Amino acid sequence: MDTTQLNFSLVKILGVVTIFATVFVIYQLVFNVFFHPLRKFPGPKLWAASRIPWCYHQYRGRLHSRLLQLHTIYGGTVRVAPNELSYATADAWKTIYGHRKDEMGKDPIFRLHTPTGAQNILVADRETHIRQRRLLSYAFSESALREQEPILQLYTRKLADQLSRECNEGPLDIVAWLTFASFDLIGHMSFGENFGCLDEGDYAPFVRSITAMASELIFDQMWKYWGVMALRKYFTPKGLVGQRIKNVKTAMQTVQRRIERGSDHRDFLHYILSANEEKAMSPAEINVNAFSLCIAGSESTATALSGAAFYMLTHPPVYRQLVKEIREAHADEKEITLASTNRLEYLDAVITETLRMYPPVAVTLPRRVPAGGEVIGGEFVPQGTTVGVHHYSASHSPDNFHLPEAFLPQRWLPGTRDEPPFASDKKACMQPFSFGPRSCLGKNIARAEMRLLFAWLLYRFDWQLELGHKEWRQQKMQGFWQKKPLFCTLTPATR
Ligand code: HEM
Repeated sequence: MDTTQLNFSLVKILGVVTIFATVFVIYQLVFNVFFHPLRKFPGPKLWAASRIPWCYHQYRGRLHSRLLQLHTIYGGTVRVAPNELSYATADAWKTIYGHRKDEMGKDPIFRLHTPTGAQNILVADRETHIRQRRLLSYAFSESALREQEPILQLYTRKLADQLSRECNEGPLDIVAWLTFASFDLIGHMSFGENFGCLDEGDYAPFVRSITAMASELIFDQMWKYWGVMALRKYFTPKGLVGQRIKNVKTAMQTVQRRIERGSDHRDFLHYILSANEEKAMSPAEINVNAFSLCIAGSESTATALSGAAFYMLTHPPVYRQLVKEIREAHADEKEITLASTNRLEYLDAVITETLRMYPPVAVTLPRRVPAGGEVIGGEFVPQGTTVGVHHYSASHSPDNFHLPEAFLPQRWLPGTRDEPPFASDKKACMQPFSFGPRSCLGKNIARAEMRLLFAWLLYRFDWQLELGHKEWRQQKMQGFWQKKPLFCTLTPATR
């Protein structure tokens, strides 16, 4: 065979392969739209045909707003990919995430694998999860929270003292400082060591890498959808690859130091290590769980705090009302405690409305429908389908909330929440801490931390937003919100 014949045969083979591939792709697209078991569900045909539109918006960091648009057009249930249904209703929260005999397991595509192979609470199978959650719940009980107050107070005061020094230098980036405080606090609680952010007034490398890590996971998820994980290293932005593994290793060394050193503080490890032999976690489980507690509790709280600062500063009547409530309730900083801030109804309403407007976990936490299928929202969904409530859409849908884009803390106040126009709000649609047996364990500690921090900072300082920050909320969402700096001027409070 001469070269011309060889080339000709290769072209023929390539041609045939291309034709087969094209026919296969067209078959798949047509099947997905017209013959797939999910064909009856509402949604745009392009999204039903292929996962490309979903991936495109995810890549751009705009999936949250696009899904909200789709829910506004199509209603509480939308088919957002060939095999995925997105929900924005209270009923879906209960059916998908609530207590059930046969748990709707986390979608394996979203499940993270720990470098050591040990399971952490966020990804554990049902049996391991029940055991780990029972053990960890001691660390998150009401009595543990009271015992942890000295650590919460320590970091709150440290932040306030640092800001007292920094505020003389001019406007400061409040997002950065709130992030330093929540990472240092949770680092101390999880590993027995803080990250030194408050002392240095700067992001520690671990902290800086958290948003990069979240993006890495989002990219991994997309590669997994296409079954081409091997390609990830060529396309995932440089700097993201391997960040998570590096962080887990650092965390493991820190946990080891804490265990060897011991501690008088009631941090999370204190409760984990005090479990008796039978219930105890293995050393590998302790390591991966300390890391996941730190991840679960740091960026989420930093985001909620930053959001609350933004909404408070862009809504002067809310700011004035908050300041009034906090300063009238305390005659001195020393009086600010978990118990005293627990009584501040308006502060609590501001925090809840922030979590609605700006949920730190704004994504869908996807689950798989178990064998036999399930009825969700009155419609049968076949087994194997990926389903989930899209947090952002559920909290922003005009079907669920009156004036959903307006920041209105009074929709949560005891005196007004059950009166028109808020009586018709479908409040159960908003679950920023998720719902059911795998919902957030740190919910109470997160809210307590937020109340304490804002009470201290609004008691000690008068706040003013710098010009040009009204657009701060125009952020991308890739796993976490990509927060920009938010500059404001703090001055010692005038009373
Ligand atoms: C405003 C702050 C927070 C928000 C919005 C938040 C939200 C969430 C959400 C949505 C989940 C469910 C994740 C999933 O299903 O994959 C979760 C789980 C979890 N969160 Fe939080 N969280 C916050 C703060 C905290 C804090 C401070 C801690 C304490 C360290 C914490 C510890 C956990 C743990 C341990 C889980 C796993 C629970 C389980 O699987 O049983 N969270 N959180």
